Amino acid sequence: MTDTRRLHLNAVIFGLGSHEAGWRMPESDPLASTSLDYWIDIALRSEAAGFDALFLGDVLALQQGADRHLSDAMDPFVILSALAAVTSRIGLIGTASTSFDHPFHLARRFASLDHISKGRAGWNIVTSSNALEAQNFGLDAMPEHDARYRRAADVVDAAIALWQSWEPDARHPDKASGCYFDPAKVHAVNHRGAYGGAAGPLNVPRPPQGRPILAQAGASEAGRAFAARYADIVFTVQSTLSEAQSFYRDIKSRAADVGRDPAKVLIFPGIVPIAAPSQAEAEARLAQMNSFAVIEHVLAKLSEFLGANLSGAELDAPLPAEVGAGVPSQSSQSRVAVLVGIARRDNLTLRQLLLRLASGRGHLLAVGTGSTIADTMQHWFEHGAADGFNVMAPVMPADLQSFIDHVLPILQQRSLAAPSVGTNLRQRLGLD
Ligand SMILES: Cc1cc2nc3c(=O)[nH]c(=O)nc-3n(C[C@H](O)[C@H](O)[C@H](O)COP(=O)(O)O)c2cc1C
Repeated sequence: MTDTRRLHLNAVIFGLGSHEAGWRMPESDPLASTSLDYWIDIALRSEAAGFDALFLGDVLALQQGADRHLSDAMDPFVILSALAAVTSRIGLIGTASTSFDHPFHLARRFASLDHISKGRAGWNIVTSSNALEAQNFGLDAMPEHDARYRRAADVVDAAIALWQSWEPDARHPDKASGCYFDPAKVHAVNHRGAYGGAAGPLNVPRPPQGRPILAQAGASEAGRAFAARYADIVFTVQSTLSEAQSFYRDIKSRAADVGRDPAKVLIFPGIVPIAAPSQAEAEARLAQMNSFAVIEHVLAKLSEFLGANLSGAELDAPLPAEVGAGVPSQSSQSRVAVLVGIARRDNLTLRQLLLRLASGRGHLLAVGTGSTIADTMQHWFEHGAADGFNVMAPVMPADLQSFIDHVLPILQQRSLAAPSVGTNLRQRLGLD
């Protein structure tokens, strides 16, 4: 059977890129992330290249060791609203946490972004996992892992009800009679969930997409159940084909189990591309980035991720055997499994694992020429591991541009990445 699917691509942006030390590269402007020009430049490059969407991550705290690592982050809504004004086609997906915001605020902001962008908004739904975030909202620690997901379901149910509170044709302003909308087509919501309520209706008319695109990245049991129920696109950290295939199958079958069409739940593994005219040049670029990583800082981050104190561990020996045996239940369960899995599978020393974390946070690291990277993407796409990729350039904008120059033309030649069609993001992703 001919595969008529199109490989979808999002450009993911965390700060100046996904490499921990990217801000120290000779070409980087370490202060760029608070400059609107930086965001506009990336948005215009991505849109011109044909990416489906920009995806902005977000964490609601200055992270541990922030004096050694760029972790400041402006509000994605503000950035995406500004980008809506200078772009016309690319999707605008922003991260917002269900743990610290009211569903009315969330529904209203995403509906507003969807209107001003003419149907290009997406919400990366996160539950947050970092105690520093909890402390910024008056809590001592994050609520328990599965309770966060229960709250997320409640918040998203309320947001969906609020988006639907206006029927699509409710507004028929009649200047002659003075009737602005048909009151029979704007409804109360009366959402009364365990975690909060909203009477409704929303004070923003039905968003152009009906419902902004919902993205999600949890991979624990609770996270997968949530994704199967709500997500249009699922971001995932996968570093091997077989694990990616098993995740893909699992989410698609869970979607079918809850009565959804599995083809309408798109799976996007993250890929960290370092593309160059030759393999040697790509590897040299990775080595250069890694040479800027501050090992003690990355060690502290890994300890935090794994819930294990690694400060005294031997850097040039394998990861201590006991690490990862008992996955800390309150943190990002999937990330722990991925990182420990990479270390054990590739027989990495602790130092090598630290550099893997610094360079790609455990995502698929693709270092090579345009054709070798395109081969990997095509293989994953055609072998049940991916419907698209979250392209996480390690250093912005240089590695995004290298991906555009070296990898994209090959994907296009192979008819894998073609310009998307449709009037809004949902249609362009084939989800309508
Ligand atoms: C590609 C990707 C991007 C993510 N971006 C964010 C983010 O921007 N902010 C955030 O708080 N969490 C982010 N997460 C974390 C997830 O939202 C989720 O909390 C995490 O994967 C743990 O879920 P789990 O415990 O169900 O595995 C991201 C995860 C992945 C895989």
